[in-house]
Formats: sequence, C-alpha cells, structure tokens
Amino acid sequence: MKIGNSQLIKNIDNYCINDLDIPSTVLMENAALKVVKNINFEKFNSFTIICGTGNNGGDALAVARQLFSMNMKVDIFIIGEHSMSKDCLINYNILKNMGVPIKQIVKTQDIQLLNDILNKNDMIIDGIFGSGLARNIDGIYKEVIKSINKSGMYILSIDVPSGMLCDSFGILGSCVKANKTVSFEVYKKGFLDYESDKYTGEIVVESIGIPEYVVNKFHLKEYLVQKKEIKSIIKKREKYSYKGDFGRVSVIAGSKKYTGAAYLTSQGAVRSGAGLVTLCTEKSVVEILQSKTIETMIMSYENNDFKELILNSDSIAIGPGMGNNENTFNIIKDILSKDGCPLVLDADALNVLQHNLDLLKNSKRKIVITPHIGEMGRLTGIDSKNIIKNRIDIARDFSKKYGIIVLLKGYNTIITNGEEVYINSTGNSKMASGGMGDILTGIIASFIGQGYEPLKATILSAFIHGYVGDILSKDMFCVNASHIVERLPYIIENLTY
Ligand SMILES: NC(=O)C1=CN([C@@H]2O[C@H](COP(=O)(O)OP(=O)(O)OC[C@H]3O[C@@H](n4cnc5c(N)ncnc54)[C@H](OP(=O)(O)O)[C@@H]3O)[C@@H](O)[C@H]2O)[C@@H](O)CC1
Ligand SMILES: Nc1ncnc2c1ncn2[C@@H]1O[C@H](COP(=O)(O)OP(=O)(O)O)[C@@H](O)[C@H]1O
Ligand SMILES: [K+]
Repeated sequence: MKIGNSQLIKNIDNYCINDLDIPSTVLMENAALKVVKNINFEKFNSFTIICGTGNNGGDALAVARQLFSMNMKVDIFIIGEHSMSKDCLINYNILKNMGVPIKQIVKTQDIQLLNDILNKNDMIIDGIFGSGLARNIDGIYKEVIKSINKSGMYILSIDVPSGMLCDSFGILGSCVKANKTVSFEVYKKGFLDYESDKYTGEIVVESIGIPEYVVNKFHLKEYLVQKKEIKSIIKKREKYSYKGDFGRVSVIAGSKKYTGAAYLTSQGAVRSGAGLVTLCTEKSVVEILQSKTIETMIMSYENNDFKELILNSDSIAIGPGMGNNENTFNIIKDILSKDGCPLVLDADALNVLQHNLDLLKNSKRKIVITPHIGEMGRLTGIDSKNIIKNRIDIARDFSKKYGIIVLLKGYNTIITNGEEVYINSTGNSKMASGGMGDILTGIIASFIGQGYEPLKATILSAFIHGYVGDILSKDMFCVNASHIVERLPYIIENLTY
C-alpha cells in the first residue's frame, strides 16, 4: 500500500482538478461514499457529525447528506466561525436547501448543546481537520475535541483523526481518539509512528477515484507491506523441484560465548525452506552445535573446505554471535572483496565494519544489512533518538550511499534499496527477546538462496518473521526465538494460498 504525506495529497488534488478537470466535488462525494461504505449499519443508525470549515468538513457534510438520504438520524455541528472552503460551502448549502438543520459551535457555552447530543447517537463522525491542519489547535476546537474524547462513544475519523499531522507523527495541541479512521488514497506517513494507533484506531485506506498513474506521478515510492503484497511475491513449490532448486545457504556465525546465535540463524534458514544449509563456526564449538542440529551441516571456518563452500554458496548469512574482533573482520573483509553470491550481514558483521564502510561500498556482491537501531547508530554515528525519529530517511540515505539493501529492525521495520522504501506491518513487542533477529537473518539468506531477488527476499522475510510472531503472540505473553523457528514452515505454507 502506498504511503504519502500532505504535499503528495496537494499535488494529486491539483493535478486532478487543474489538469484533468475532475471537479473537486466529485472527489469529495467519492470520499463521502467511501466513509459511508465503512459504517456497520447493523450496529450504528444515529450519527453526530462534527465538521470543520475546510474540505475535511466538506467531506463530513457530504457524509451527513448521504446518511440523511438513507433515513438515518443525523445531528450536524459546524465548529468555529472561519469562512468555509468552496466545496464545504457547496455541501453546506445543499443540506440547507434540503432543510436539514445544522448547529454551529462557536463559544464555550455552545458546547453544552453538543454534549447533550453526543451520548444520544450511536456514532460520532469526526470531520474537523484533515490533511490541511496547519497550526496548533486551541480555543473552541480544543474544547470540542475534549468533549468528543470524553464521550466514550464510537468515533470514526475522516481521513485523519483531527489534530494529527499527516507528514510525520505529531499531535498539534489536541487530537481526536478514533476507533476507526477512513483515510483516502494513501496511508498517511504520520500513521507510522509507535504512538499513532492510540489516535487512529483501525485504519482503512480507500481509493476515491484518482487514477493510479496520477498517484504514481507524485508518489515517493514509499510502501506499507501487507499480506496482499506478500501473497503476490511468495511462490508455491513446483512438483518436480529438488533440493538443489532451493539453494545452498551458508551461515557464518557463533563463537564460544554465542552458540545459540549460530543455531538460530541456521534454523531460520532450514525452517524457511533452504535446500542445503551449512553452518560455519569457530572450531571450538563445532561439536556442541553438531549435537544440537540434524539438518544442518557444520564445519569450522578454519577448515580447508571453507573457501570452496563460500564459492559454491547461493547466499551467505554472516555475523550473529561471531564476536566483534579481528578474526571476524578478516573473514568478512575477505568475502566482501571477492565477487560472488549475495550476502546478508548482521550483528558482529556490522560491528566490525563500523570504521571500514568502504568495504561495503566497493564490494561487487549484492548485500543486505540488517541492523537494529543500536547497530545503525554505530554504523552512521547518529544517536538512537534521531535514528528512531528519521528512520526512513536515514535508512534510505545509507542504502543509497553504499549501494546496499538496508533492513532497519524494530517497530515498523524498514527495508530500502535507496530508491524504494518498504515499511513492514507485522511484528510486535512480545518478540523483543534475544535471538529473534538471528532467525530473520537466516530467513533472508534462505529466500535469496531459493531464488528470490534480494530486495523481494528481504521484504518477504521481514513480513513472515513478524507475521509468525503476531500469530503466536495472540496466545502467548512473550514469543521466543525457538517458538518462531517451530512455527515458521506451517505459517509460510498458509501464505502461499
Ligand atoms: N485529494 C484528496 O485526497 C481529497 C481530500 N479531501 C479532503 O480534504 C481534506 C483536506 O482539506 P483542506 O486542505 O481544506 O484542509 P482541512 O483539513 O479541512 O483543514 C483546513 C481548514 O482548517 C483550518 N485550520 C487549520 N489548522 C487549524 C487550527 N489549528 N485551528 C483552526 N483552524 C485551523 C484552515 O484555516 P486556514 O489555515 O485556511 O486559516 C482551513 O479552514 C482531506 O483531509 C480530505 O478529508 C476530499 O475532499 C477529497 C479530495
Ligand atoms: N516492538 C516491536 N515491534 C515489532 N517488531 C519487533 C519489536 N521489537 C522487536 N521486534 C523484532 O524482533 C527482532 C529483534 O531483533 P534484534 O534486535 O536483532 O534481536 P537479537 O539481536 O536479540 O536477535 C527484529 O526483527 C525486530 O524487528
Ligand atoms: K478528521
């Protein structure tokens, strides 16, 4: 699903109206009809409709007319004395001509009028501000929003909960706390934040009749990845396939202190369908790991066969639990400096490259890096707070600068190749536990090994990894890495239908 900000909305709007001659009231009517489509009339039959004076208010007035025409009970309020936008006024006049009463809330004393009604109707429809919110909310607007939120009634916000910014997450003084937000054309960038669902409730994005090529003309190639997109990427297995079709995946991971990281990375690859997985690790832990796994071949990277294995791999995952030391650096430097299959670099593979980023830039291989916020901070020298705030831009810039795919982990994991940005919609805080990222690294290498193009493999892996966590977390207080490993193949199978 496409993500966009208020500038994108303005550009699309202007193009439709000025270049295509689509009357703006047509778009407004489409918007209103899509809001009505999202109302469950088995539960809701009476509506308090609260309108601003811009086009968001215009949408709300058109919704009111549609509901009135369906013989629903509507109580309509306009907030403030600001002059109405052209299309808001058109819809206001139609309602007046139809004899539908509209009350105005201007002063504090008028609020009582609204409070008396709020609890009598089944639903509040919030059309005070949309993408045109420009400054801090105060005065009567703030008081009305307070009343709406205090009412405890079901609230549906049109386009954006009034008070929330579209461009990046922010509340301008006060904000409606909706149960559902019916937004138009694009998923607003402001919805991506950790805190935003407290205000948006469930988000539905509806098309309002703007041709796709018009959206594409202005869109910055930022997407939210959902199940629908994943189902179109993931392929069923052909009847005649054999293990050689699903890739030789090598995992270079682990050390005396971190055998678990090596185990989990390799299991991520095995359980997501890699044909043949070889785990290369420190000599001293080969035996321990051999006793733990069945499907994975295990060797030491000090072995003579190691170089040949690297040459014959279809993808390589490197880093988890290797230790931030010279030995790790030398292995990675050697692999980066030779041409060959794609690499997935995580954890210590990233830590040792901190001051040697040119190795990334100069490598001829396709590279995916999978830092969490802390690792990204070390790679870029930017503090964690700023990374969290500007995750999209920082990940995209880094990706572009070094010519690699970046997967920045955390809430709403970001995946970018420097041009396109994909935001993952799955995963949750119950997954915040040791070893979780190691599995993801193994899954990415596995899908690359199975022949998926690296960007697609990374998008697919992030979604699946979080999706398994989401399903498990319905019944579990916390989800551990071994639970994910166990459920992986079953849930991937479900996604292929
Ligand atoms: N192309 C599309 O996708 C389509 C979009 N559509 C809809 O249009 C919506 C955007 O409409 P919009 O641009 O008119 O802005 P909107 O949010 O109604 O607010 C502007 C008004 O609020 C005022 N105002 C601002 N801040 C304020 C404050 N703090 N306190 C007080 N007042 C404040 C501002 O005043 P001004 O700054 O002009 O003085 C102005 O009067 C969009 O969200 C969607 O619902 C559909 O119709 C179909 C096509
Ligand atoms: N709050 C959260 N929401 C969504 N996903 C999360 C959340 N917390 C952790 N995760 C996921 O769990 C994994 C943790 O990875 P990482 O930090 O590398 O852990 P480790 O180093 O222990 O393996 C990442 O894939 C991350 O996206
Ligand atoms: K709104």
